[in-house]
Amino acid sequence: MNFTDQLREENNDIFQLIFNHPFVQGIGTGEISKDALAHYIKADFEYLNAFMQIYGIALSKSKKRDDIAYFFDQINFILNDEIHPHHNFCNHIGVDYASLQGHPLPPTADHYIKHMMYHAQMGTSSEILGALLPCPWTYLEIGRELMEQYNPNKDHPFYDWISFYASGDVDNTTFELRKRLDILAENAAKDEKDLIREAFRKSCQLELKFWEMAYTCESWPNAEKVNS
Ligand SMILES: Cc1ncc(C[n+]2csc(CCO)c2C)c(N)n1
Repeated sequence: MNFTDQLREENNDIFQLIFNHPFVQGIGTGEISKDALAHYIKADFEYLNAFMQIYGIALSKSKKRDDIAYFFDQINFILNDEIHPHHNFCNHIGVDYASLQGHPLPPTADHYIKHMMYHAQMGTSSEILGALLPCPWTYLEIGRELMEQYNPNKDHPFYDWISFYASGDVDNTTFELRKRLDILAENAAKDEKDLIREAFRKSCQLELKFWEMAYTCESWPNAEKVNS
């Protein structure tokens, strides 16, 4: 069994919690509140900005032309393609995409971004990949699970979202990240593998918490809220 297969197996508990989360199931049934969808897009727009910056850090640390091209293509993919699922949510709630951009990050999204930034700045190349991989991998599997469970047709309100993530593009992104991490892991010592394991699991946990953050419209505490 290769290293990323082991990671997937060790984190199956979190993957299952993600598939069963009420926000994710709400995408499948088509019943999810407008507030939760708007909260998700606000946080995810900023999350994707940070994700591109982290790919930029990974690119700057790459020596091989092939790796540079991969990170460059992924930044392009986020800029030009990852907006489609956001448009699907915006159209459904009848809100202009621009009005959901530039908002401060709620605590969980803030934590997730800083977790990835930490590994990008402080860790080895394989640690960065370990922290990034749950992002495409959990979404690819969510897309596939929802396709299988709900078999949506074009009339389903989230048909575009579900088919986007179940698509070959996200499969390819995941496959390429896994391939790179598996190669690096072959020569990694146990201590380094443990750090990758930790970074990967925490990103899976933060993926789960990101759904919960959107579902509960999580926000930072302040005196007004505490006293009300
Ligand atoms: C919280 C959060 N996690 C994952 C994704 C999905 N996603 C983000 S970037 C990317 C491509 C990676 O190269 C994918 C599949 C998301 N939108 N929001």
